[in-house]
Amino acid sequence: MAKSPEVKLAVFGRAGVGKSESTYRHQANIDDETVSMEILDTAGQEDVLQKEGHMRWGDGFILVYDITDRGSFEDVAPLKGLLDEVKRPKHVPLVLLGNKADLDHARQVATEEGERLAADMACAFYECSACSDQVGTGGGVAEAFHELCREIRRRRAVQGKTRRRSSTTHVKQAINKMLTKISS
Ligand SMILES: Nc1nc2c(ncn2[C@@H]2O[C@H](COP(=O)(O)OP(=O)(O)OP(=O)(O)O)[C@@H](O)[C@H]2O)c(=O)[nH]1
Repeated sequence: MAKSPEVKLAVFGRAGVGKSESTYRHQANIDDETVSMEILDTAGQEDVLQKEGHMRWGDGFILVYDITDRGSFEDVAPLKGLLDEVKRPKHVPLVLLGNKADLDHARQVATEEGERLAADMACAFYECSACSDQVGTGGGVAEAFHELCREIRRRRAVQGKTRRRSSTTHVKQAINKMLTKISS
């Protein structure tokens, strides 16, 4: 049986935004393929060195804020900045998640602000409620994880093609060199 692809996902965000609640599923069927996710729920309080280590580890990232906590939203851009410093090339697979959408009466961050930030970071955006998403129904949180896995898969496919193309190029160059030597 084919080994299911594995992706390493790290979830970042200020303490209390609901990261733990967001990390309930470890294996999922995405577009008819079973994907194993190793999900790292980072602690909101970790220092820069720990964050950098976790950023180097991950294939894809979920940046979570709490729609009722503006400060947690303001933490997102610096996190993305750190990701850009740590990961080369830049623009890693990323999803922005506005959690606690069930608490609309206490909202401090408008949906449009989340959409705008996601557009700036060139990533997908979801508002959801980790608490009220029912496990197994594929609510907003699950959809965010799935989209991140799809993005990782798309990029792996492109990287695979690039690698194949470049090795073909190397073979062609070697043959050309040999032919040049023979004819000279
Ligand atoms: N109303 C509501 N509460 C939520 C939601 N998600 C999480 N919570 C609550 O928010 C609190 C913090 O959630 P955690 O998942 O522990 O937060 P965290 O981001 O993992 O926090 P750290 O581990 O300290 O970084 C808990 O009391 C959760 O029950 C949500 O979608 N809606």
